[in-house]
Amino acid sequence: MTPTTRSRETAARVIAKAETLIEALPWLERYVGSVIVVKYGGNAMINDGLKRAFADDIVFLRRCGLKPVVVHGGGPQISSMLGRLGITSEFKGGLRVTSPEAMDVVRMVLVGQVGRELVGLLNAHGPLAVGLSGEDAGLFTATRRGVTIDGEEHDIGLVGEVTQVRPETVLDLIDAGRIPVIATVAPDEDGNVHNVNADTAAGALAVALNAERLVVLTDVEGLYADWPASSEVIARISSTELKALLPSLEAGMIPKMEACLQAVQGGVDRATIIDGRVPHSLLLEIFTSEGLGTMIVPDDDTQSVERVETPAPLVEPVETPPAESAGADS
Ligand SMILES: Nc1ncnc2c1ncn2[C@@H]1O[C@H](COP(=O)(O)OP(=O)(O)O)[C@@H](O)[C@H]1O
Ligand SMILES: CC(=O)N[C@@H](CCC(=O)OP(=O)(O)O)C(=O)O
Repeated sequence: MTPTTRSRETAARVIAKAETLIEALPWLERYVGSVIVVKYGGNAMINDGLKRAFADDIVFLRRCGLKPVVVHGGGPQISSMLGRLGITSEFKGGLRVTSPEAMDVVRMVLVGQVGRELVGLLNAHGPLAVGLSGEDAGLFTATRRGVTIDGEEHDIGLVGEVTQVRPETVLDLIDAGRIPVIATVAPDEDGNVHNVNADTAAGALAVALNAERLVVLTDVEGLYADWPASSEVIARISSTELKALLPSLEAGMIPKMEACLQAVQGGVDRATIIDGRVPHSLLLEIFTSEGLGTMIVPDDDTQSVERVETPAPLVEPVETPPAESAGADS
């Protein structure tokens, strides 16, 4: 057998990885055993590589002893299927106007297509993920809602808000070591199935599960201070500051921010919007000190991010090898 060699540069690169790994320690200690609700928006499901990276991150969290719960969207996928069927999509206040005909498509795409695909990607790692919808074991009860635009109330069809959560099934799955993957269609009290925005459902579920974190993956870097004029991202905002900002928000950001507000006001420590187009953005958000995106914190936030200290560097910087020996190391 021919011996293989390793250059000092290669060794230095490998050793530097220890810094990244050890940076995760305080976060692991903080979140081990915690429920983390992760909302995966349809706009962030851009390609197979990104979807696989998302599934890897979720399994990584689970294998580290955290308890991730996935709530998925699928807005673009629903619009695409509606288009193929010749049904036009209309949104009001960031919510899809949902006719009974469109509702069948919403249910089919969310439960039968997007949910199934995510379950499959997660289960490539082992028998971990179980898909369910708001209809299963009474998980969500919805109440029909409209939207108010410029002071005027609009009917948007079979669209619901979550008015009751029965989290027992999700908790059972978590206790069994599984990863629940939830599609957000939900019956009202009479059993009529409604279309619930996935952000709205994720916020309600995070509160009901007493989750530590709500993390929302979307297709922008975070909440832009002055969208669409500028791409300056708000890094951190309190619930009162966000409340004041809500009337100025547009499109899909409205239900997203309402959900984050609901979560934080309902006892979730922090809600974060992150860029799902960045591979492994979820891992960066949970396990590193810097974080990306926009973090919504309670007004009386006492858990400053900075409070969790990164341990001292594990390794001393490696000296640059003398030129003549570079590449000849073994
Ligand atoms: N202030 C804002 N900051 C960032 N994005 C905004 C803002 N206001 C509206 N948006 C829009 O909200 C979209 C995200 O919501 P949405 O399309 O529903 O995504 P998802 O499928 O991830 O739920 C962004 O792509 C952007 O077009
Ligand atoms: C009422 C309402 O708007 N429901 C959404 C449900 C899917 C969703 O929320 O998907 P994203 O997270 O990808 O936007 C819809 O029909 O598009």
